[in-house]
Amino acid sequence: MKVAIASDHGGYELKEHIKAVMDSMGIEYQDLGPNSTESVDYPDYALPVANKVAAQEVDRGILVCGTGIGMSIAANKVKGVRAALVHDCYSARVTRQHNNSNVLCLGGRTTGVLVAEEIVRIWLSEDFEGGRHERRIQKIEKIENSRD
Ligand SMILES: O=C(CO)[C@H](O)[C@H](O)[C@H](O)COP(=O)(O)O
Repeated sequence: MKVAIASDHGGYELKEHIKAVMDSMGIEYQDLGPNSTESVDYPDYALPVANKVAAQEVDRGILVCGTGIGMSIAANKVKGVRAALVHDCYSARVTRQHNNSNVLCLGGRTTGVLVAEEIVRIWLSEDFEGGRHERRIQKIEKIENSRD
């Protein structure tokens, strides 16, 4: 599995922890920045990750800002992206099983490091269940396609 990861300044430190988790899991990733805690604008980092996921250049994306909210709003503007803002392990599991989410958004100022690390491990390991959930995702895609 290939992952693209990025943050803003509010998510930078958690991004570094998440990279260590992916190293320990043997997961290949591209860090699309930033490289410091200098203030930046989250849409500038959400878009490259979302585009790579939508273009299937990577399998998944992970985005971290202060709350994860700005990143999730921005990433979900890109067709084909299903970005999930997650704060707990149950949601991490279900958003893979039910939503087939392809981008995980986390808050560096709202979610503790240990919980975030567990969320990432679960989210990267769980599979989509298909079945009735496939029908619902097709309905989301229909909404996207109606706006071309
Ligand atoms: O988009 C956000 C809010 O939903 C993120 O938390 C940002 O990281 C935050 O807005 C950045 O705020 P700052 O005051 O510029 O550090």
